[in-house]
Amino acid sequence: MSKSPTISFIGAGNMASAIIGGMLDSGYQANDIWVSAPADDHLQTIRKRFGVSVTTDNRYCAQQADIVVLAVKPQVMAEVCSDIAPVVQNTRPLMVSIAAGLTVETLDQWLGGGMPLVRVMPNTPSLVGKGAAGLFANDQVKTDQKDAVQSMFESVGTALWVDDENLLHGVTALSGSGPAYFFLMLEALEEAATAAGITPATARELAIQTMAGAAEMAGRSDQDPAQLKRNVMSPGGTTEQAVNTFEEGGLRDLVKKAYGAAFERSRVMSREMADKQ
Ligand SMILES: NC(=O)C1=CN([C@@H]2O[C@H](COP(=O)(O)OP(=O)(O)OC[C@H]3O[C@@H](n4cnc5c(N)ncnc54)[C@H](O)[C@@H]3O)[C@@H](O)[C@H]2O)C=CC1
Ligand SMILES: O=C(O)[C@@H]1CCC=N1
Repeated sequence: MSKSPTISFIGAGNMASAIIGGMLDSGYQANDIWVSAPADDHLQTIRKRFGVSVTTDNRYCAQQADIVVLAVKPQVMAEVCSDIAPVVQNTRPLMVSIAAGLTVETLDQWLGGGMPLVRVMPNTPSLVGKGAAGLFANDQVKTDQKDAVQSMFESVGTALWVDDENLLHGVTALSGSGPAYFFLMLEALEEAATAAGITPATARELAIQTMAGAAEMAGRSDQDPAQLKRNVMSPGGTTEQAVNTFEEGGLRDLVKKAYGAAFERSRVMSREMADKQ
């Protein structure tokens, strides 16, 4: 793919918006991007916000593309794929799915077989260029296509390949769902600080800056998170009290349990969807 590829998104929701917003910020051109969805407010919102081309016709959208990104909910994916199958079997773009729990084998069957397919598990911070995505390619994908999809997801954050598709369950439970875990932590910290008399606005600003600062520091430091944590814990001080409270309350087990629940849901979705047709 020497010229900049035309990229069509089928689906105009949270994740498509996050990826498109990040891509445009990093230099992709709006006139290389098409988006389709049913005639609803999502489509018009995305057109006004990003200046991309939109259509309610999935087949027409797919037909424009070198890369088709399937960005609909897993539950409607079978219908969407069988609708665009005759078009993509003819034009043979690279197909990219961002859906949780849908294997390349299932998607390929729905698309009529023999398609080059990349499965990506991205996350919503792509919108601010801080996404984290895991990628897996099937055997039909050529090196230049792999490079094109890697560039696309690197333009919105970190993009790492896995060589076993099953590992994407673990990526989904880590970075796909992960932003929600940290938003939950922000909510809880804000609630606690507000109850202690700090204004909600101040509590939010301090909590967000603390989370962003800790993440940045963990990324740059050669010390591991356990040591960085110890560096904050003065003996006999305040942090020790809080950290001990988290440990005694079983935070680690709870995190394992929550991670496991997301992981298992991804596996169940794969099995259910494989049985669908
Ligand atoms: N939200 C997230 O944090 C993440 C979502 N994903 C995956 O991304 C996919 C999309 O998720 P969201 O953007 O959150 O969902 P969403 O509900 O925000 O967006 C879905 C979009 O699909 C459109 N749509 C519905 N039926 C359609 C059809 N027949 N043809 C074309 N478009 C249709 C809707 O109008 C909407 O614009 C899912 O498969 C999900 O597993 C993956 C990683 C993270
Ligand atoms: O909750 C979900 O199923 C999707 C996949 C990862 C994040 N959101």
